Amino acid sequence: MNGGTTSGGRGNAGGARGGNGKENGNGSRPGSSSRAASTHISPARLVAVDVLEAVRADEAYANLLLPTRIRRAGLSRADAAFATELTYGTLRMQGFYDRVIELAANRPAEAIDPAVLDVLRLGAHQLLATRVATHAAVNEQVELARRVAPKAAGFANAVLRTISRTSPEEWRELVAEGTSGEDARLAAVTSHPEWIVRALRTALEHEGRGDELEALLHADNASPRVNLAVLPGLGVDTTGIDGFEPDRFSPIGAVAGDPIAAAEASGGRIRVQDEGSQLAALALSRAVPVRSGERWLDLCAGPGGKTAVLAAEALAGGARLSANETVPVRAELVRSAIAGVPLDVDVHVGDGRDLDLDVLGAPDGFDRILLDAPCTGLGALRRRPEARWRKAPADVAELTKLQGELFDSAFAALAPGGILAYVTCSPHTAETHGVLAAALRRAGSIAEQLDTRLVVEGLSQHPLDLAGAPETVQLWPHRHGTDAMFIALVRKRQGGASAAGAAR
Ligand SMILES: C[S@@+](CC[C@H](N)C(=O)[O-])C[C@H]1O[C@@H](n2cnc3c(N)ncnc32)[C@H](O)[C@@H]1O
Repeated sequence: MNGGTTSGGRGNAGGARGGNGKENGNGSRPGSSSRAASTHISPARLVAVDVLEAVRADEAYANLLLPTRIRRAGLSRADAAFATELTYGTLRMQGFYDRVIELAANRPAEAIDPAVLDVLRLGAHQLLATRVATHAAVNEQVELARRVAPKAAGFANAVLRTISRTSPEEWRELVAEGTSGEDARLAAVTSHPEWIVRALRTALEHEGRGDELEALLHADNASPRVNLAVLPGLGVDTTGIDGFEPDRFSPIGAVAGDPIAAAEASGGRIRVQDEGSQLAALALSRAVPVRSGERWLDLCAGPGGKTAVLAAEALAGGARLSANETVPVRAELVRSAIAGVPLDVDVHVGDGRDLDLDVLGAPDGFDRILLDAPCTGLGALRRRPEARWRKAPADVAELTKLQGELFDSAFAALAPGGILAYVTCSPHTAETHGVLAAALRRAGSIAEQLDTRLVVEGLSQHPLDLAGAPETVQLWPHRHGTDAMFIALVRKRQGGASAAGAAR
């Protein structure tokens, strides 16, 4: 302990509370005009607390709302980066910060006014995970607290000063002391719900890598780099792009000094896309050589990142591509995503469980189908900072049912010899191996698993450290720097006859 505090007597701020047990605030809320007139609070903090409130109160998505709020506030590039760090960091670490705040305030987080709690979380993040000077973090957050709940300023000041007197390492120890069991400890100190820790442990143990759990949980709390896909076969000239470097694994992936500018200047031929997503799309398009005239379908296409890769690949190989998406606005996003590829792609709006092959223009079935299934997204927690707090175990049951139905529909829509790529951005074993095993049982001997590992390793520029059985590939943030994509290639046998694995 530093600052003269001890675990038994940290000098918590509980005494600073008002008498009713809740810091209720009647003052102006973040986003109100009085706040906008402030000269005492940095614009990045104002944007961050505004987004935190919208995420909490309106179920907003930080990754969608933040860019709008940054633009509206006219933030400089540096302030935009600071606002992003504050917002994402606070949301990811919210579970840990709440435990710290509870210890510092000596009361449960639920007993603190939610708007004040947002301010305290933002302050805890600055004090425990950034280089922001303590006085700046405390003073500006106290000013913010005063605005959301004037009577809470003293309380906020006391809590934040208490937090600042103890180092992050010591707070981790204190938070861990209040837990029982290893998963609960990891959940608390790495800021994950415990059921997600258990699910990730199970997924890693499934491939004999349970000892990587802590590394994975920490990787979930780091910002992913902005990665690019250079759509293949379109003659994109990357020589003038500042800081352009090919990715380690994906043959079409790259990073750049200013990736957003590089994508915006490319006419849709360079796109922001995780390396794992690229490998998933290419695993299907490059599993076996493309025959001219093949029919391809992207069954759950929105917002179209993988459709764009498939479109470029289809163009190069002489294949025809259709896309399907159930949500109309997301189907529109698919149309925008493929605008840079000069290929005529039919984008249908419909339920992937109810396909009409005649309407889709493929009465004899498709030669390749990508089923990038709706999932819990537990493999992309880095990217969607609030997602871990919104998901629940019940979502898994609902999604696995849908995934199984989509799998059956996709498999039925394959032409004999056709290949299905079943992909999720979740490593939850119920959504990956569970759905796959049940679907293979239903399909019977007509379904044949391909050596997906061989295909993905064949695509990669450098050796991939893949574990588990070769029929499936699981990528990981901590091991590969990608989202935790799961990929399984399954072929429909020709007339039920046995065929050697295409990828072998
Ligand atoms: C994981 S996302 C696909 C991401 C996309 N492949 C990409 O790379 O941009 C799953 C998509 O499936 C869509 N979806 C959900 N249920 C569906 C259904 N029954 N039929 C078709 N699409 C569905 C969702 O709206 C969502 O856009």
